[in-house]
Amino acid sequence: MKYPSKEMPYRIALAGNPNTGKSTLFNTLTGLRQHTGNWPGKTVLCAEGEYRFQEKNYTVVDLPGTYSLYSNSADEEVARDYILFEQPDVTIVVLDATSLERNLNLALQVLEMSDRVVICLNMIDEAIRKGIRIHDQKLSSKLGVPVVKTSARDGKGINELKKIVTRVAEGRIQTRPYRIRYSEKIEEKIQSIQSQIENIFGDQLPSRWIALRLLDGERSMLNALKKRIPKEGAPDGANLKSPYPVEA
Ligand SMILES: Nc1nc2c(ncn2[C@@H]2O[C@H](COP(=O)(O)OP(=O)(O)OP(=O)(O)O)[C@@H](O)[C@H]2O)c(=O)[nH]1
Ligand SMILES: [Mg+2]
Repeated sequence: MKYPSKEMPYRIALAGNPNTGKSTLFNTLTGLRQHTGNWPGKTVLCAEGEYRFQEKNYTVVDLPGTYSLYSNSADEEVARDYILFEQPDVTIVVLDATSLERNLNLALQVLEMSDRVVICLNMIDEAIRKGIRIHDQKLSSKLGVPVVKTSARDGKGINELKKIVTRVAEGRIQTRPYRIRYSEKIEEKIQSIQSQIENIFGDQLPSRWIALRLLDGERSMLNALKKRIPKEGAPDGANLKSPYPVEA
């Protein structure tokens, strides 16, 4: 698609558990034909497409479906690295409205990683059919980000989703993402690692999320960071260490 104006498009990422309708939503938004089907793990690479809405351009990235962003697999690392290092203007977390409890786990992780998040309660048609009622406003105020109900397969709620995404991208909706608070002892550790990360990377990266991953001994997180240490102004960079020994 050629952009009629010279302005940069907003970058939107679609994250979520496998089989929640991310690629269906991607196709609905962009008019492309990403592979969809009723089994998990179809999307393995990030597909990219575009749409235009209210005079603005958007690039959409369809991330692989994952249950977490803890880099247990290549898929999780792809999704994690995109949200963490590419820093999309908005991350849409696509949830299966019929299995919220399981799906919210990933949503909480994305909320730790970014301020600009929109929750998309997809498959709302299925939820209604099963008699599941979701108080979207209550969920929104608990999570601190907008919640939109959609049925991507038949295009319901898509316009509303686009409107909300626009407002978050433009900073017209101020979010207050829910962040889990840990015990005093752990919070102190988080603080101390956070300040080391900020010394090296400034405010470029979500230091709290990274501190939590390092506290968990996540070697892949450490390696991903080491690769991105800025050459100048980071004398301590090479000494970036996990606070605990990590298994090889
Ligand atoms: N009932 C209903 N089915 C949907 C909806 N959105 C998607 N689906 C169906 O759900 C199945 C999974 O959709 P996909 O778009 O492939 O899901 P995905 O999240 O991209 O899956 P992975 O790439 O494997 O992570 C397909 O059979 C879709 O037709 C919806 O809103 N309602
Ligand atoms: Mg997919």
